[in-house]
Amino acid sequence: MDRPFTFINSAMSADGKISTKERKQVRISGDVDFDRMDELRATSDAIMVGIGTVLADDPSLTVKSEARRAARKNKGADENPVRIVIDSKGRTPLDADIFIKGEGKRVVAVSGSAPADKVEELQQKALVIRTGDDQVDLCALMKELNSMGIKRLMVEGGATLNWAMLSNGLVDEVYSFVGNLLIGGASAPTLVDGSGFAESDILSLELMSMEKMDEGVLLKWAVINTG
Ligand SMILES: NC(=O)c1ccc[n+]([C@@H]2O[C@H](COP(=O)([O-])OP(=O)(O)OC[C@H]3O[C@@H](n4cnc5c(N)ncnc54)[C@H](O)[C@@H]3O)[C@@H](O)[C@H]2O)c1
Ligand SMILES: Nc1nc(=O)c(N)c(NC[C@H](O)[C@H](O)[C@H](O)COP(=O)(O)O)[nH]1
Repeated sequence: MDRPFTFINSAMSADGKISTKERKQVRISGDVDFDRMDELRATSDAIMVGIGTVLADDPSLTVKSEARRAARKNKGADENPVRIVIDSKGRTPLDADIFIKGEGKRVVAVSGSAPADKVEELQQKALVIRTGDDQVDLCALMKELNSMGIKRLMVEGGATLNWAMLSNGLVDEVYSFVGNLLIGGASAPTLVDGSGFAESDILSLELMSMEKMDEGVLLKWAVINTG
């Protein structure tokens, strides 16, 4: 396989929403699930999010546990995994938390449609990888990440990036915490948005495990027939 082993980790409401219709973040996970997510971050080579998530949530994507950061350091790695933003048009704010908080490498993946002056500014903060004309070419990007030594990649959403990764056959497993709340709203982001699969292309999953966690349930799925 010339791409990293890749999993999506997400938290959704009982009706499948990952935030409100205003794209406002909701606390879906309990403490146990957040700690599990931290462990996943600490054991990944890189974490990837879409620009929509950066603009909506301004996440830092750092490992929160000091002990886990120290364990990474002991193994000769940076305290935090490589933080990657999928940002076709180079819209990542230069003061985003992803740049300000925590040590470690950052990658901003842009396309040919990103303005040259913004790309230059982003290059002061991150390694900028350019693929695709109008949108990031995720398949080409994954090959490049693999050749950089990224073998285990965590995708933390949002809805559009999840769709783009899944529909390009780039995801091996999906971990979904289902919380005890209903968010509603036809336009609220779900675990997988985008344009949706044609009936003949719908992805099949194999249930790997289910576990009661906090006030919800953690479902782990393997994606069948990834590329
Ligand atoms: N509950 C959770 O686990 C969780 C996790 C992450 C985000 N979220 C929520 O998700 C929402 C953001 O999701 P979203 O769908 O708006 O944005 P997103 O984070 O999925 O980013 C999507 C953007 O990525 C860009 N992009 C670049 N190249 C692309 C490509 N090849 N294919 C597709 N997109 C490409 C596009 O500009 C697109 O608009 C926020 O409300 C956030 O709070 C929830
Ligand atoms: N696992 C999870 N459970 C939730 O209940 C929730 N709202 C998110 N939302 C994901 C979102 O992208 C967050 O913004 C980052 O998880 C924040 O990451 P930081 O703390 O800034 O490192 N994720």
